Amino acid sequence: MAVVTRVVVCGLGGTIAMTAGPDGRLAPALRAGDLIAAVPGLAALGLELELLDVARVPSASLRTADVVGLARRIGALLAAGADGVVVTQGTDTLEECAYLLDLLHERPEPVVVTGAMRHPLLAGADGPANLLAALTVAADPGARGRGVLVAFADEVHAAARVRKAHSTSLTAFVSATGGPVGRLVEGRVRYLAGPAPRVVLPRPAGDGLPRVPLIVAALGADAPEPDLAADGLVVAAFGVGHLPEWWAEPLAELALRMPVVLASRTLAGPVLADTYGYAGSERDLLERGLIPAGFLEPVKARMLVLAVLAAGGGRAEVRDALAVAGGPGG
Ligand SMILES: NC(=O)C[C@H](N)C(=O)O
Repeated sequence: MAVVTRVVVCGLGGTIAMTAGPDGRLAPALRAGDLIAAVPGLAALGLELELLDVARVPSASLRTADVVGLARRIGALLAAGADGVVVTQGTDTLEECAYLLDLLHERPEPVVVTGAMRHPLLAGADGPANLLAALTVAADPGARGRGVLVAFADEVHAAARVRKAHSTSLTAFVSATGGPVGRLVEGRVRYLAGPAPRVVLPRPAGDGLPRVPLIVAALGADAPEPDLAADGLVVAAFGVGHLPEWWAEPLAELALRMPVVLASRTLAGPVLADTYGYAGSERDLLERGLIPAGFLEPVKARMLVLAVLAAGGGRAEVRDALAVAGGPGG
């Protein structure tokens, strides 16, 4: 008897789901069923599909609580027997959503996130091809145990590394560290790298999530005001982890109260610990208690801090998690 692969498609909205309303304005109103109906060649995959309309919003308006809620639903769907899940969403915050889902995904079944750069009314809309690619990956036994993946423009990326690197290109998604982990070639998935070490955390039970602001260093900028209501902080610093010298003391004071993570605003390469010693250098900041993000990009470090704190962890657990997630292969 042929084995049927059951894949659930969860629609969140985004450009892939855009359609024109009565006033002619585009809004992400298409349902998961509409997206599936637009995919040529789907029948050849022989999948049993379940369709879930989770939200129909631009991804800029998704909240972390929405993503945590989706992670809970995905856990339940997989526990109930689904073989894989595809999430369709807007691309603007796709890298953060995919990584938060990855941090909260403890099972081996594939979860694959995709979207589109050209909406369905344009010539050469990429949504159907991206969705077909995502379904192909979700049904592929080789995708098991790799955590959450992103399928886009016939490339497969690890959620921990992928980033939207262009505002309009069809190939907007890149993995600066390590490159894509796979490619779709003539409808099959070819993997270029094995599964990397991942951090997996318990799914938060309630809706009240920790507050973790992200601040980006800029030439001559004032030191950040201490935000006493925050639970943690991520700083996107210059280069390998440098900040204006007048930021060092205020951040050191904050680091006594909450995890303060030092990431790089270059979005590629690591935060290093050992080069220079001047006030505001990475070495100085780490000696003052900031925690290095390694290769993990600022927006993803923020998701990690949020998930660690939501799981009841503190500075030590953030440090331990970043030692794994911030590694070159992590
Ligand atoms: N390409 C996109 O999906 C952008 C879109 N506006 C979003 O929801 O993120």
